[in-house]
Amino acid sequence: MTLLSVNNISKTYRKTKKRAVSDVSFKVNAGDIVAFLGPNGAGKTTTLKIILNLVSPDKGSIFFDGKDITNNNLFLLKNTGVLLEGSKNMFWALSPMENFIYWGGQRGLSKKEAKKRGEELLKTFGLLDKKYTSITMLSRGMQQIIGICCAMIAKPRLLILDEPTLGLDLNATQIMTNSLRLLSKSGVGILITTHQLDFAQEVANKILLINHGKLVFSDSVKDSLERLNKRIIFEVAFSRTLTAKEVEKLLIYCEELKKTDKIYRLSGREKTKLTEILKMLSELPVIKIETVTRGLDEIFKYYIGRNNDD
Ligand SMILES: Nc1ncnc2c1ncn2[C@@H]1O[C@H](COP(=O)(O)OP(=O)(O)OP(=O)(O)O)[C@@H](O)[C@H]1O
Repeated sequence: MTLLSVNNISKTYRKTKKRAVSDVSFKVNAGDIVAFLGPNGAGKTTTLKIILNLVSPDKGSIFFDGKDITNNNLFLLKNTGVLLEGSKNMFWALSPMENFIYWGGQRGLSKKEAKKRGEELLKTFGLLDKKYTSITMLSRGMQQIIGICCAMIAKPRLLILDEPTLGLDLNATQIMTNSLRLLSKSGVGILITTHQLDFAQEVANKILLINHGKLVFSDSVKDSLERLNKRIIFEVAFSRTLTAKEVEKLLIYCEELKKTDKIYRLSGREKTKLTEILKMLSELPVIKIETVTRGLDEIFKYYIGRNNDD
């Protein structure tokens, strides 16, 4: 069931005349975790702001549950949990519990309901002992998690998280991954922007890749990884530089993807059997061989042309 439908949205900021988003369309279904990826300035935040009616699109529409909500943030506020720009959606001098009571109240929860839900969330994230500690006294990662708890307080059907793992250590990121999975299993649709490709690959079932305001890639994570890893890829280290004849032999069975002196990254040619490759390698001075599994970073590099975070 489609929860959120973004239809052909475009936005040019008047001040800078910069086309931030250009004809972007995608859907978030109930239970989806969609990772929205792209380099700095690609148009992710602008897209989220258009969805949340904080910025008006020049063109296009936003549908929630089949209803046009392009100019209706009340409907969205009721059904959506949002965390924009890290952990700034809280009263910092107050404790997590006081924040939950306030933000739950804004979403129609009684004090009792907000406390109960808040406790459940703190337990999930392993932060129950911090329920009465002022937010300012918590670590950056903890503050980030409390921000997400505030966004989740009224059990929203759609959760929009801008960089949810910013400032989180490995353990907190893993807790976040597990919690988002649990939420998606209960039917919540989740849209996340992130620069952390390994987190995206681990948590999401769909990815969207945006560059210069345009959606350049959109697919299920499983299908794209299966396609990427269809052919066997491996890295072989040789004890010496290969002769031209040996390289020629190698390239009968394998395609060269990368080479650094005595190390070759190779992929088996189509229809070549693994046994043929192994036989050929057994006649060469191999000292190390490793299979390579390709991840979302390869898709990112292919479509964006450089690594993220630069
Ligand atoms: N309020 C604004 N006024 C003018 N230009 C803006 C405004 N907000 C964003 N932009 C420009 O629009 C483009 C898209 O920015 P946006 O913040 O949507 O990208 P982003 O993908 O979220 O980037 P980041 O990963 O750095 O957060 C950028 O060129 C940015 O400079």
